[in-house]
Amino acid sequence: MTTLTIWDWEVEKYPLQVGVGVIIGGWTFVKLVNYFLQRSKLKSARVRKRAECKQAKQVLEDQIKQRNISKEVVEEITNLSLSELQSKLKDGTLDVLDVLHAYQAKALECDEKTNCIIEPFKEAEEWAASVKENVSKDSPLFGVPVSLKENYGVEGYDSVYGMSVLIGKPSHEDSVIGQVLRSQGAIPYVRTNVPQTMISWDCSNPVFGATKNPHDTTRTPGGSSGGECALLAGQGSILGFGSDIGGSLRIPSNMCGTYGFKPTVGRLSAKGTHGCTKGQQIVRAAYGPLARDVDGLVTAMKALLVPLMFKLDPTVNPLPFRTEVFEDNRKLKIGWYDNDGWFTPPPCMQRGVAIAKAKLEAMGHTLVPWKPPNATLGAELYVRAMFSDKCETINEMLRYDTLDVCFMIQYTMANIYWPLRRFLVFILHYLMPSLSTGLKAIAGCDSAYDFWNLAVAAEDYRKMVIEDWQSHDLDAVISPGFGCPAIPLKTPALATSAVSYTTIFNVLNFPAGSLPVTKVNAADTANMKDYPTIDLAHKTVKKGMVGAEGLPVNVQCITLPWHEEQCLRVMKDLETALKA
Ligand SMILES: CCCCCC/C=C\CCCCCCCC(=O)NCCO
Repeated sequence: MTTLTIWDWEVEKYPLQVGVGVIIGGWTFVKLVNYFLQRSKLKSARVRKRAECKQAKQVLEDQIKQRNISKEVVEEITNLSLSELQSKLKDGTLDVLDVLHAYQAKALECDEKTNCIIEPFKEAEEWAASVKENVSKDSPLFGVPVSLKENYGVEGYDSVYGMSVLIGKPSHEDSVIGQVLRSQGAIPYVRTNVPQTMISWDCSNPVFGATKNPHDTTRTPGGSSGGECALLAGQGSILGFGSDIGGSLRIPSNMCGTYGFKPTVGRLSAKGTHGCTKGQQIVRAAYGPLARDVDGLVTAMKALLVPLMFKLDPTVNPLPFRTEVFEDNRKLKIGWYDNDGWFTPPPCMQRGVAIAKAKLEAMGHTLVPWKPPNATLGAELYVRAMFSDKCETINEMLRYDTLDVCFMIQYTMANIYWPLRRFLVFILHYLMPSLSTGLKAIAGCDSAYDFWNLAVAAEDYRKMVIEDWQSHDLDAVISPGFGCPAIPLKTPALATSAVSYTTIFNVLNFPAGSLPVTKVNAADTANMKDYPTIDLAHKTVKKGMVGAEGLPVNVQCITLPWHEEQCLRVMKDLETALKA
């Protein structure tokens, strides 16, 4: 009888070791094969999806060529403001189909420059014809083309948000916002790009690539509604819709110089939208409009706050748009701050607030210094809530996927092995305190008990800030639009702490809007020499400010929950004063 040997082992002598070895080896082999098979399946899905979307754009491009619509007409139509467009559609000076065709052409032109569109809606022509036939010309959005962020469910279309595992899983119904928009005469015509997971303020993913800023294509358009804002800034959309759980309506508005509005959660419906944090109920996503002026935001809010939305989604607050509050001209007491004490914004952002303050004062409002107390706690609560599941939901979805650079830092920080995390938290506490706080918070919750305590802490924080706000008798607050203007592509993940300017109003669930007030100038960049470089985020912003002249700078206007109309009124006052 021959002896079976593995290397120089006689197998019969060590049956247990060999058995265990075979099992472990076999299991590892099966796991490895499965891993590579799954990865290659996802890679093929990405290639297929990209090709499908490219093909859909090509089909539209060919149709546009056949239509022979002149460049001048496209420019003439897409340069109209929303109110001008509405009146020309209403009085019949412009035809619904011509407007749609002009926006389709302009959108493809923007896409060429910034990669902001995922795909056009093939049904847009059909929807336009149905609007002409069935919707009254008096409807607020009669014939207005609208763009939708990719996470708005549309029957028959996938919402992928950069996660390959979601390819080929189309929505079975339209989002409620989409349904109400169409009932009001709007025509969805394109869907726009987002960052992988949408928990990032950059805008790239392994499925559709990176969207670029139209003001400087080497820079980020912001995220996560980055595709929307790049399209709006390039005049390829007149009205868009996005979502915001940490600033995604306001951050890209700040980077692209557009207008965004985040209502209180529950003022507009979330039904039929998608995202990977749906199970996390401490900080919830708000859905809202993006536009090229304040009137655009107001028109959208008015068009959506109607009985049909309250019927399709009875979970929203059935509060129609209060025009009397928006049009009220009582002088207001407005708080202002230009540094939240957690992240120092560069001088251009502080100058933006100073301009807004001076303009509002000149209109007769009273401006007083005020900032949300304990912004560090606000930032900590935000990160803990967002990663309270220890990143498991996202880990599961990304298991076999390619990780995009925009989410790499968050992913790595969330998945650090706990002894190393404890060690780093301890060391960084003395070297880079904000990074230490972030690293501790991103570990999430250890138990349901821990999660309940987090919910209580968030509630207490809201109570404390509201009491402080009320003790100052404030009607509204203005702040920097974000922690910095647009910085180079792929660098936002290194400067995540800059999100404290927007995330705090998600933790607080206050309505907040963003509007452009100025542009970075040479003095702003020269003043960067004294900018602190205390940690990676500040260093990244300092480096990113080189060559930033000409980029948009926004401010935020904020009010207490359910005071959307008052927030929009302050935005409108500021816009009027800036344009005067
Ligand atoms: C030192 C600080 C560590 C921070 C760790 C990073 C944690 C979170 C980054 C969040 C970025 C949020 C961007 C906006 C997300 C958003 O609003 N998405 C919309 C989804 O519908």
